[in-house]
Amino acid sequence: MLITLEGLDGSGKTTVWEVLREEFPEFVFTREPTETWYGEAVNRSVSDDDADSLAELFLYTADHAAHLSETVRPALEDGKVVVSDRYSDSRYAYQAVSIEDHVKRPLEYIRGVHQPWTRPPDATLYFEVDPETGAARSGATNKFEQAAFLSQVQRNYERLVDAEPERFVRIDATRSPEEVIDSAVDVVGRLLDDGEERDGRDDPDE
Ligand SMILES: Nc1ncnc2c1ncn2[C@@H]1O[C@H](COP(=O)(O)OP(=O)(O)OP(=O)(O)O)[C@@H](O)[C@H]1O
Ligand SMILES: Cc1cn([C@H]2C[C@H](O)[C@@H](COP(=O)(O)O)O2)c(=O)[nH]c1=O
Repeated sequence: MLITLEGLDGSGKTTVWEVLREEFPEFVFTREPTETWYGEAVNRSVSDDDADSLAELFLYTADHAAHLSETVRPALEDGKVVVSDRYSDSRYAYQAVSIEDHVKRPLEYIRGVHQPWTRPPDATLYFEVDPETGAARSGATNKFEQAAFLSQVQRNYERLVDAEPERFVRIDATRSPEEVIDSAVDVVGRLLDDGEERDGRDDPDE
C-alpha cells in the first residue's frame, strides 16, 4: 500500500511523517524531493528565483521517476507499506501554478506526463491549512512559500480532492500538532485495517 502526505508548505506533513516513522517502524518512509542527486538538483532549482519553471517541472518529474524505480516500486513489490512525504500530487498542485503561462490546462498536462508510468497512491492524507498559516509556519523562505502562490496551489489541491474523494482523507491541520498527529495516526491505522480486511476477503483459503 502506498500512502502519501500532501498539503501546502507549513501544513505539518513532515512533523506527522516523523511521528508515523516511530509508530510504524515496519513501513518504508520516503519523501519528495528525494535525498539523491536528483533531489539535490530540484532543491537547487527551488532556491533559484529565476529558475525556468518548465525545466523545474521536469527536474521534479525526473526525481519522481528515480524515486519510483529505486525506492517505491521495490518496497511495494516486497509487500511493504510505503509512506511518502509529498509525491505526484505536489507536482499537479504546485507546478500547475508555476507553468500556467507556458501551457494550456497545466494540471491536466502534468497529469498526462505522469499517467503512463507513475504509480498512483492508494490513499492520501491532505493536511489542510490556509495559505497565510502555511506561509507563516514555513518561514516564507522561498518562492513557493508565499501566501499568494500557496492560495493558487490550494485551489489545485481542492480540484484534486474533488476529482478523487475516495483517495483523499482531509485532516484539519490548523489544530495543535498533538491533535493533527492523533488524527493522522488514526487514519493510517484504519487504512491498514481496511487493507488487511480486503486481503482476507481476497484470500481463497480464508
Ligand atoms: N499543527 C501545528 N501547529 C503549529 N505549528 C506546527 C504544526 N505542525 C507543524 N508545525 C510547525 O510548522 C513548521 C512547519 O512544519 P512541517 O515542516 O512539519 O511542515 P511541512 O508541511 O512538512 O512543510 P514543508 O512542505 O514546507 O516542508 C515547523 O516549525 C513545525 O514545528
Ligand atoms: C515534491 C514537490 C515539491 N514542491 C515544492 C514544495 C516545497 O515548497 C518544495 C520542497 O518541498 P519540501 O516538502 O518543503 O521539502 O518543493 C513542488 O513544487 N513540486 C513537487 O513536486
